[in-house]
Amino acid sequence: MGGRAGATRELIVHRDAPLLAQAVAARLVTKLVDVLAAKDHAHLALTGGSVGIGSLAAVAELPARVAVDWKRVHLWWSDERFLPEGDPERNVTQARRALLDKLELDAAFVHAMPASDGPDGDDLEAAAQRYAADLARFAGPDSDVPDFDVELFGMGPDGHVASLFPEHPGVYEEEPSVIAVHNSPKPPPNRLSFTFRTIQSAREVWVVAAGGEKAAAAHMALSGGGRVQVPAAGALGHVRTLWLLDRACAADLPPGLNRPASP
Ligand SMILES: O=C1O[C@H](COP(=O)(O)O)[C@@H](O)[C@H](O)[C@H]1O
Repeated sequence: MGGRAGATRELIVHRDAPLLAQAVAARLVTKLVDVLAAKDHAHLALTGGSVGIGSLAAVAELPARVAVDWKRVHLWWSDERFLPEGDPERNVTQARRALLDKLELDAAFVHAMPASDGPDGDDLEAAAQRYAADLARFAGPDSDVPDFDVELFGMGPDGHVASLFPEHPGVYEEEPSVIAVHNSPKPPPNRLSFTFRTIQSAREVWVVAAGGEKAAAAHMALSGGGRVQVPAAGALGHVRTLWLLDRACAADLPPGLNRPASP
């Protein structure tokens, strides 16, 4: 499968959404064990959405999760719904309930995106700059963002990833690492999001999606669609890009791309 220079796009298809979430969870735990065996800290960017949160819930059920030294994992979010702290629609709230509250984490390494009642109030631009500054504090050499080991992305039926929506202004942003998203086509209207530049800085990008309503977007993204029309096409890691789908989401893909992995 094609990708930008240095990246390959691999596809693995699981039977259904619950099995997909379990497979993503197992893969994530193994990846973090490997990363932490090689260096002091891991940087992981989480996503919201059905499979994203479902995968975190599956990690919580996985006995092998205790093999990860979670205190050495930096958790970031690739997008957030700009709502008050604790709002059930916030990606971080859902992540806490699904998994984070059950882990021994270093609170200083849990980098939630600002809330609308946070230090910048409802100033979305200031919140984006605040998060960009937090990313920069942990940046790798020659970068303004951490050296992400993995960034996870759900995908919407319209092909959006993070809060980058088709033809929406965010897909044209290159300079900042994080942007304020106004008038999001999907509620809530105010959001924060990584830009493509920050997405593509990751070593590994994993796109996780399930359901027949996303089959057309998966087909477009994996068959040469452009990232302006189908932002998931721009979800590329510089070492590896992995698409983890269920059968319904992979239903429209050309047979050559489709590699079933689950019985
Ligand atoms: O709003 C969002 O949607 C996407 C996809 O969500 P899904 O429920 O269709 O899987 C998600 O990845 C993103 O983080 C979230 O803010």
